[in-house]
Amino acid sequence: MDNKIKTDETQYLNKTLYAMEKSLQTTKSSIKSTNKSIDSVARNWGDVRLKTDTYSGIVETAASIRQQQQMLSERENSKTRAERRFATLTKQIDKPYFARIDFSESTSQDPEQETIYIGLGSFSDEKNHFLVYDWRAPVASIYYDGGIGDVSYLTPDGTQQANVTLKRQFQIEDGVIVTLFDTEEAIGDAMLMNALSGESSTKMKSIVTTIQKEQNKIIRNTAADLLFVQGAAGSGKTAAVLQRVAYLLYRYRGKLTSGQVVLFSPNQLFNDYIDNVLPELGEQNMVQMTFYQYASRRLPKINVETLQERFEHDAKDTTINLAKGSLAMFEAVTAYADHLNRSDMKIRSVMFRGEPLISKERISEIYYQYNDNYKLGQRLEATRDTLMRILSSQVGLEVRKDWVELTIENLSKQEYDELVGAGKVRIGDDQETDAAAHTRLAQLGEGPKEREFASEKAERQFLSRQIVTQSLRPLARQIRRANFLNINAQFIDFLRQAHHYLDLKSFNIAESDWLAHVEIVIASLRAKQLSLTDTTLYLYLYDLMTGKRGERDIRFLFIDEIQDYTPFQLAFLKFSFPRAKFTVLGDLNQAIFTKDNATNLQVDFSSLFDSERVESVKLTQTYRSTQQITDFTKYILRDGQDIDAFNRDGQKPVLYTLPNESEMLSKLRLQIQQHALNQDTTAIITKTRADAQALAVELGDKKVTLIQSENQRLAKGMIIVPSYLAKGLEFDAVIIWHADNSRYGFDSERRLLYTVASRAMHTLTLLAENSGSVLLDTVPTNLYEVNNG
Ligand SMILES: Nc1ncnc2c1ncn2[C@@H]1O[C@H](COP(=O)(O)OP(=O)(O)OP(=O)(O)O)[C@@H](O)[C@H]1O
Repeated sequence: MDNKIKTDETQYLNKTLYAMEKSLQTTKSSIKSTNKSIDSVARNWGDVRLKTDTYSGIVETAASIRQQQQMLSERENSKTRAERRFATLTKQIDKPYFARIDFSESTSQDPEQETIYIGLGSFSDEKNHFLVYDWRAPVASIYYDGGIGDVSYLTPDGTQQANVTLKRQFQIEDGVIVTLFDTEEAIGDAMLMNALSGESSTKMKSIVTTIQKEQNKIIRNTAADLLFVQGAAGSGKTAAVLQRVAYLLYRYRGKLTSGQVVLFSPNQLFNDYIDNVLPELGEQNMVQMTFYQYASRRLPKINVETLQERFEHDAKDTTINLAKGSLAMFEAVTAYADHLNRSDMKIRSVMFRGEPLISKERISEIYYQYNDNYKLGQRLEATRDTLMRILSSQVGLEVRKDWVELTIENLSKQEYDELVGAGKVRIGDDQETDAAAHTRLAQLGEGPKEREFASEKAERQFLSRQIVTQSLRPLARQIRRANFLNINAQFIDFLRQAHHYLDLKSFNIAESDWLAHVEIVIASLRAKQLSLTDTTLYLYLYDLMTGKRGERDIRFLFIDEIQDYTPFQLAFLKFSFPRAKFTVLGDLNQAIFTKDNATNLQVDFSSLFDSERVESVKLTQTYRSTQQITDFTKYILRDGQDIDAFNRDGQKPVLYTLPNESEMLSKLRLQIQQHALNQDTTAIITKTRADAQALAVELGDKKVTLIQSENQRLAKGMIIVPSYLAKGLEFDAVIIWHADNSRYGFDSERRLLYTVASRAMHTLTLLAENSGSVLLDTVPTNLYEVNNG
């Protein structure tokens, strides 16, 4: 590189660093001074005089307390802002930027050359000159999108043209330029190679400096209501989508918070794995959960099928599962719920002291007294109101009953005190209620207060009303929560009626088989167990019955590993987040739960959106694995031809065929030693949890962590993990345990084997008993080594 260029760039860097350092100092002192003024406001609390003798005194006291509170919260806010700025600047100052582009806006007559530097966040000096632009600024798109020459980029005002004359990339470490080079491509291969040959860790990293053109499309798309990202294993779907979250938070800053963005991830381990990316980009994490968590937290009394159960048991009843997970079933539930507007809503009596206080017949009458225009939600609302009125009118009737008299006779002193409201003024840590409490305290003084009654009759009247109101309170809560709707009975009724709403024949299911299956589901519901498929159906029916309108505050919803969802689940999510734009990522080749049924998913899900607002991006280039590993894994698939390996060199995968498990174990030990020497993160992937547990015992190596539940943390170093928990993760080295017919012997396990093998970045080893899996027959033999000793 030309010395002059290096000198000029060093100068620019130093100028930027100087300005940043200055700004850092200013921010530091502004944090200090806000801290001081917060202290002084806090001290002034002591000067607030409590004037409580007169009404105007109380008002004055309250006003002055409020003023103090306001001052305090303003200062706290500016302190938080300054602290955030300080944190960002501290991070920026190590690597202020990673790229530069020179361009002109080619439409103008006499184009003026502009130079911008691109970094993790923008930075401007005291005169408001931008020394660094945020990578998410519209103009920065040029850097990711094309090479030298004419390019266009999207701004909020429309498409803008530009002519790029220079693209320069930097590697800056601790404020010094380590390398810099000019490139004509979108992102130079050298930089990408550098990023990819690094070692994996238990945390995913951001790809901000090397985002590829196709990924940039995903990141900056704001038009689509449904953005479909289909891509091979390791093609950077997850990486791109996390950048997209950061982009959206920037693009809609002030209007969108991270709490309005939800990511559905395949399992909890994965949440742990991607946890650092957004904070690394200077943003807060979005809400992350698994579908299991989303569904099961709504049904605390039911054991919803776990990931492991789903993986290991769901294979049975596949035709029935297919029907239950279909869009046709979603529509069947919708139609069934609609008919509840006219009849058949299952209702329970509101019970009081073991007797129906409001009978189910009476509630049903109320429920269906409203005219046909009422929807289920409105019907419920109106019924609730009427029931609440009935409940309050019940107080007058109940007070005269014997049980009330008896309760009064048996009241202890403490119960009596509680009923008449004697007690102390309580001061907690809520400033606003405390202010009121202080005022009360000044008026009442400390200590318990006895309530005076004019007569014994008045006392009895008071007590009996209190007792009745208190006893009816749980009923009011039940009514508010719509407990009088019998969801379990309704769910069972739906299952028994489903064949009237769904064409079972189109799924090749005989009515008798369906009804037999329904009885199994009912028995398991009684035992408080539900599969994830049934849980979703149950929740959807419940939401329709209660007129739930979904979480309207959520604006962006991301679903990773969409191939493991049923169309029903996706439709349910669409229903549950009606105002969200969806970005869904998937690789049909990694459908390990839904298998062949995943194939129609894209069509099914798209049908729920306006077709004009559905976009799809396909990523075929893979980044995770070496060329040798990608070439090997893609042939495990029947149609993996259009997966392009990134040209990164490594060893061919090795298949060890060994005569028995004890030989396999010895080989495994050797492999472990080797990877430990290289300090590789290594996963020994078994098919099932039972295999993982057994292997951990046989191996008896304390340095190898057994991951058997998604709630564990991802351990550093070496792990044993069952296949379904390794989804979405990556490791320097992967060892597949029992890569033979005993575990991967059927065509239906092809995708599973592909998913597992594609977790490897640098080294892939397969250990097989006797001979390798029949599924490897599709892989050309020159793509891997076979070793039998
Ligand atoms: N543009 C890029 N620059 C640098 N690294 C990248 C880029 N895109 C992807 N990667 C890296 O490639 C690896 C695979 O990416 P990622 O996990 O996002 O793929 P994926 O498509 O979600 O894979 P899978 O479907 O197997 O879970 C990660 O280590 C990621 O950091």
